[in-house]
Amino acid sequence: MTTPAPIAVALDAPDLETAARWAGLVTPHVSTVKVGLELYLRYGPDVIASVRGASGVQVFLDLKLHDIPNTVGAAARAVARLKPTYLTVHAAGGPAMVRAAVEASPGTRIAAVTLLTSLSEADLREVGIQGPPVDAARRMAAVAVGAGAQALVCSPREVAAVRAEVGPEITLITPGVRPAGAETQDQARVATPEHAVAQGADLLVIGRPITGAPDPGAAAAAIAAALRRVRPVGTP
Ligand SMILES: O=c1ccn([C@@H]2O[C@H](COP(=O)(O)O)[C@@H](O)[C@H]2O)c(=O)[nH]1
Repeated sequence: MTTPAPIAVALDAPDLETAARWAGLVTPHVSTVKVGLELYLRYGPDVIASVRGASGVQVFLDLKLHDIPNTVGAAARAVARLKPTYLTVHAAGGPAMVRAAVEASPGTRIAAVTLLTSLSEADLREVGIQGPPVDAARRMAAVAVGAGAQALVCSPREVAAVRAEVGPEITLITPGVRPAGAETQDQARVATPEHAVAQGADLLVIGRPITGAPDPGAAAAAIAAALRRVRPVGTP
């Protein structure tokens, strides 16, 4: 039995049965499953127990909270009883908002999303974020960590720079991961799983390349094996 790989499989499924089936297939190979807006808004808190099952897999609740501090703090308190390992907020909500989430979630690591991986440099310019995405990602990271965030979500292309900004104690989580040759779909700032780990990512979020495969369990196992070749289990 090998140690589960540092992968959070995004269970972006249209129904609970599919999500629970995917979770069952991938949990022998990965450390974490991720519940996002699609499942949570359709099924509510019960979805967490359904995907957690009896396996003890970590659950990452990706709600990307973004509102005034009072509202985000209350929302974070409302889901604290579900005991997710991670809960996401948008760093762009500012330091008081991130701090409100942290203070409301003693048993959960607040992960601040720096810049969505679906945004290209041109998209970012259009919404007023000038310059290379890595500069904005570093700024967002510094603000969120200064406000108490224990984890950050960033592109694998920016993970080394974000690490240099925030140091070794912060968990860096990278969506926008695509095996070599896979379609990027709606992701823009992407890299391979091997690149993400080599650049210092602690946890890779991977959805469709696994859940869209004919055998999600085998797809997860193959990516996990590729990661072990880059960073054998137990190495820092
Ligand atoms: O910047 C971000 C933040 C979160 N996500 C989420 O990760 C998964 C990625 O799924 P794929 O199928 O591997 O594209 C998805 O649930 C997003 O909501 C992100 O992609 N980028």
